[in-house]
Amino acid sequence: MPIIATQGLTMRFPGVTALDDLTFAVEAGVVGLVGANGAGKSTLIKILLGLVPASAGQARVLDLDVATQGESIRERVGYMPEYECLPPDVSATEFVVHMARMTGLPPAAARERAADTLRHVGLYEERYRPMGGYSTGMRQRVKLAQALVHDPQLVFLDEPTNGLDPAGRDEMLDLIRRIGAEFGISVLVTSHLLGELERSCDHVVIIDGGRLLRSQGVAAFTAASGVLSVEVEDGMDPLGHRLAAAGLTVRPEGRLLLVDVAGEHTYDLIRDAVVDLELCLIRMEQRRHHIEEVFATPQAPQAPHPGRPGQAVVGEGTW
Ligand SMILES: Nc1ncnc2c1ncn2[C@@H]1O[C@H](COP(=O)(O)OP(=O)(O)OP(=O)(O)O)[C@@H](O)[C@H]1O
Repeated sequence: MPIIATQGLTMRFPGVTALDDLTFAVEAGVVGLVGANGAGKSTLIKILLGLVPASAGQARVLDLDVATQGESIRERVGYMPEYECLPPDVSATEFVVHMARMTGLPPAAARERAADTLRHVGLYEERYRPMGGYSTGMRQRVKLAQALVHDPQLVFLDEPTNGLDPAGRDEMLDLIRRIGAEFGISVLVTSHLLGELERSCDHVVIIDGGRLLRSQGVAAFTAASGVLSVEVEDGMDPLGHRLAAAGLTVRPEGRLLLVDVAGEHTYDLIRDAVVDLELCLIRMEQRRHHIEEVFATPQAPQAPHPGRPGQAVVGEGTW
């Protein structure tokens, strides 16, 4: 059963169509919803929570109808909003306990759940301090904790990495992965950065101007590219010449040699050349595509591409 399914979902505001005939279905797991600012992500989340009615079309969340069963959906789904909503003079514990009480938990259970959840998001030590003194990363974690405190089946996380520095982003993405893998809670996480969802999501839904661009498993985006990257300690040039002489297509990229895989024998040719030239092999690995390439090459996303978009392929020449 899909956790989320929409059919022809459309949302019109005066002068703007925020969602345009959107149809997709996703299974349980960690799902990324990606689109530029204004693509319609927050509008979709509000409709899926049953908070605002769509102009046309249908949607089901956990097999419940958003138009008529919004309350049941909100009992089972946690929501981390995009914008700051935390009272500065209240501690994380007080706030998360309060949110747990609002979901109907009795006081003792609410305190216990709040403590557990704050520990899971990494905020145990600081939980009694007023939130006004928290960093952006800590405030994002409190917002995440309040979304998880009633033990939902599914959480909607709206731009959880917004405002975080690179280390904070990495920590938040790891936490999102753990929510899915360790706690068994499905996740719909939005971002305007396609690349950052690659490592934390099982599936991504890409929207643009309220229309569906793609809905696909991440593994399909990041399929092997048919290119091997080879690194040796010294002797990149002789190895390149040797492999080219053996009929392989080889090009340099920084300290790496990129070799097109022409069949199983490609691996043998590289191994034998490394041994014959008495080189020290540091690594030899299959290159994978990155999901950003969907936007870099929208018409031909499957085409092999040796480098990441925006990352120059050094030395286009071959031997
Ligand atoms: N209540 C509203 N009234 C009028 N227009 C709205 C309303 N809510 C959203 N919009 C418009 O709908 C479009 C989609 O907005 P939405 O907030 O869903 O995008 P988003 O992908 O979440 O972007 P962001 O991350 O910047 O919030 C935008 O053009 C926005 O201006």
